[in-house]
Amino acid sequence: MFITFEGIDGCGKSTQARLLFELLNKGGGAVLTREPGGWEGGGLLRGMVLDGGLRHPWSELFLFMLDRTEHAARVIAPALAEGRHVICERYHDSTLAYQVWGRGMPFEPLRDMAALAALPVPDITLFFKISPETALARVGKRGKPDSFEREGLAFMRKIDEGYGELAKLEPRRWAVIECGGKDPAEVFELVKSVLAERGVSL
Ligand SMILES: Nc1ncnc2c1ncn2[C@@H]1O[C@H](COP(=O)(O)OP(=O)(O)OP(=O)(O)O)[C@@H](O)[C@H]1O
Ligand SMILES: Cc1cn([C@H]2C[C@H](O)[C@@H](COP(=O)(O)O)O2)c(=O)[nH]c1=O
Repeated sequence: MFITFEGIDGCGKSTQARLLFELLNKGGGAVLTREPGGWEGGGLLRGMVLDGGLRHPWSELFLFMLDRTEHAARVIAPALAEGRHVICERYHDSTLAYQVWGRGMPFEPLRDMAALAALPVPDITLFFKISPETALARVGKRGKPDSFEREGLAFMRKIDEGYGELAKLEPRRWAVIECGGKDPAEVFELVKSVLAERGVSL
């Protein structure tokens, strides 16, 4: 299964992805990866985009698409071909939430890029929903914020709205995980319940 984890900065995706990986990787049956940067050479792209050095929204988009096509070719597709689960923190839906709702770029062309590039399609997308206020408070407790985290609350509210709309467009693929007021273990119980309902043997 190709399972993607989505949500605003600080929603808890990485925490949950690590828990699921530990559960599914018995016998090496899973791969844990992320975007941007989840492939050899991807670290350079990650640094470029998160340092805030790009000046044009299309530059940012092309960088994320370059990262994704290489990540898909080198990591995602081979793992799926071997019959392994792929757990991926952020994927094409992050481009739609952040570059469309966040940056105001056009939805249809950016949506269609995934099919044009013949990117693997996720089987399940988990949206970790939490208030932007709570998420940014968590981000604030960590180190230096990246260029997106520095955009602030109004930007994150737009991203959150975008995820909500994306989830409505494809309810069979998406599952909204309500994280408010729950500790990581409680959120993970929701994750396991959703995956079991969708036929993932845990
Ligand atoms: N359910 C939770 N309750 C309270 N704190 C949490 C919870 N889940 C994660 N955290 C904490 O919130 C912070 C962000 O968590 P995490 O890195 O998993 O989020 P993320 O969505 O991957 O963030 P980013 O997109 O910025 O990488 C971390 O300090 C983590 O320990
Ligand atoms: C894949 C992808 C990511 N982004 C943004 C979203 C986040 O703010 C950063 C990645 O940071 P994280 O700590 O790894 O979550 O990049 C984006 O704008 N578009 C994308 O396609």
